[in-house]
Amino acid sequence: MLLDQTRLPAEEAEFVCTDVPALVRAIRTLAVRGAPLLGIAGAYGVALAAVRGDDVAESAGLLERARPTAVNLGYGVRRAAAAYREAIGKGADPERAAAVALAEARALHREDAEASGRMAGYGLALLDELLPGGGGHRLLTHCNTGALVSGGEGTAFAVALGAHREGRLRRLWVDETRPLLQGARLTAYEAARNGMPYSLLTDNAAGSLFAAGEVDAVLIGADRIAADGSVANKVGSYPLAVLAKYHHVPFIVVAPTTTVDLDTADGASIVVEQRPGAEVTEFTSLQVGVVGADAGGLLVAPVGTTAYNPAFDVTPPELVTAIVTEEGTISPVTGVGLTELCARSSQVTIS
Ligand SMILES: CSC[C@H]1O[C@H](OP(=O)(O)O)[C@H](O)[C@@H]1O
Repeated sequence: MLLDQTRLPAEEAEFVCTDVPALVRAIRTLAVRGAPLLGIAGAYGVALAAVRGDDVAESAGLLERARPTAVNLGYGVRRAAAAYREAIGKGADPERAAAVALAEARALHREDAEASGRMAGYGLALLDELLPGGGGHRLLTHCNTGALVSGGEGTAFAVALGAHREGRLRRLWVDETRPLLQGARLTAYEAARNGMPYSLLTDNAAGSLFAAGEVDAVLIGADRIAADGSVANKVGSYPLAVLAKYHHVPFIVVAPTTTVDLDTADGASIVVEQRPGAEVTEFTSLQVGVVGADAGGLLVAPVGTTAYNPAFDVTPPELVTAIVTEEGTISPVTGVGLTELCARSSQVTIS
């Protein structure tokens, strides 16, 4: 059972994926989205294929290719597929091997929930260090990084939620995050559900908030962190990093070690997903959660308008103040700390 995130916040619509092609469609349309959740869903997708008796290797390939940037997807898929192959190799029948793949998916789900709690703790400690003094923090976040993308309470959002619970959140500034409005539709939804003091802003209004001295720190998630500390995240993250640097505001990335990809050397090597221009030039089915089902196809620009629509951008390490993981926090200017953090991780290595 999955929650269709394209229908939020208008409705909490659940759906059942009965085969891998349906799950691939859900991932591609962002009904299921967010790096850690993509890894969890990918692992469950492999188990689904195994239970159905489908070709597990072929299904794993379809899932891995569903979206290219979030490294977690490939990790979750390969981890469950490796567990299945190992069980078969040890003589298990397909039914037993399917159960092993499902157990691996459940383990990843559980580990991500635990990682979310630990990241919140490390993130709050970092805010204490970087933002001394009382009065509460004014935190700006981009896209959506809460429970909707996680086995737990999320990544960057979980830090803001922790600050709120401790009475230390003065304001959560929520970027709407065009074109698919993950901030307006999903982060605002999660902040409201948690009773957090939040305000929505258009992405292009962020600069004036920094200029007014209204932002104490930026908290964002990540989809892939390269070995040099470059961070791929929702498009619009890089401009926030430049603004933060110019205004001497901490720019903090919060992500589990499953988002770190030491096999990708640097930001230039990260594949950035290019999405359909229609998501920019009109309201598509992916935004119905905010514009209503009958608005699909509502034009934002003249018919025939072409659009540039990268789903992510890449922030270089020199613009990142710190990367918070479940294994601790590093300043990636050196890039060295990531290898050490990943070495500490209980993350299963895939043979
Ligand atoms: C902490 S993972 C959430 C991450 O995923 C989002 O991308 P998408 O909505 O396209 O799946 C965005 O990059 C968030 O930072």
